[in-house]
Amino acid sequence: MRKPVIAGNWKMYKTLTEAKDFVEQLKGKQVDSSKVETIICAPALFLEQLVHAAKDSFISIGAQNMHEEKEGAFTGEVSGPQLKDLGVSYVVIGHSERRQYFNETDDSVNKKVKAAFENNLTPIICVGETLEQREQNETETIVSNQVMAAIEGLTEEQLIQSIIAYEPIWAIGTGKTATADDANDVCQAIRETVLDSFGEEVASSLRIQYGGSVKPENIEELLSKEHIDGALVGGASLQVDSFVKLLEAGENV
Ligand SMILES: O=C(CO)COP(=O)(O)O
Repeated sequence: MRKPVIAGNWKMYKTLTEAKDFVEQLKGKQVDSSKVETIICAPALFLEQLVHAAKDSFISIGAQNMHEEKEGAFTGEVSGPQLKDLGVSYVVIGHSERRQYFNETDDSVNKKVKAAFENNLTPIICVGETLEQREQNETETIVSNQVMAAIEGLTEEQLIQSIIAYEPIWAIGTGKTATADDANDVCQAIRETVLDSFGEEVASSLRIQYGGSVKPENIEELLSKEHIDGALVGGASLQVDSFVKLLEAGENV
């Protein structure tokens, strides 16, 4: 069975003081890491201190982006070796906000995914369609193409380790969630895409999260679906109480 993975994506929220306080409070909660994997993807500024705060706990720390080059004259960017050196374990790659506001493309996403593996970072690879694409019934084609582009050139072992997050853009931060059945259908299409190219073992091991207005009220139904193995959560990951409820739902799958 695939272990559920619940990841908070804090985006550009929280100060360092608030972030450390959150991790200290969360550490005090009883969460069974054999049943659910817990990740917090925080602003790059806080990663070092959060890795330290989360040491020897059930919490893993992730970044929200990285540059594909290992070093160079890229003002304001953060590299894989820099993240790895801080003790970061995960990195979100290709979030729709980065595709939309920072010109990330399928090609740059693929380069970043490969750079993540070169630095022993596990990528959380984000894909998802716009409302217009959904209304034109293009969702599965768009999402499958994004997945194929992102994972091009990966080994089977790398893909098994990867996490894919299906986040319909129209559901992010809007309060609109895809129905659990719709989300499951797209996650199934992603798994079938992987099956066609990489075979049964990889496809059945790959963990696929849903993201987009996930909250304590809807997570149980989402996680009850066959192809949804966790959630990538924005708003509801910012408060300890609601995040813990999401983790509890993960433990109880
Ligand atoms: O973008 C998201 C997580 O990466 C989803 O954000 P919300 O949970 O706030 O809709």
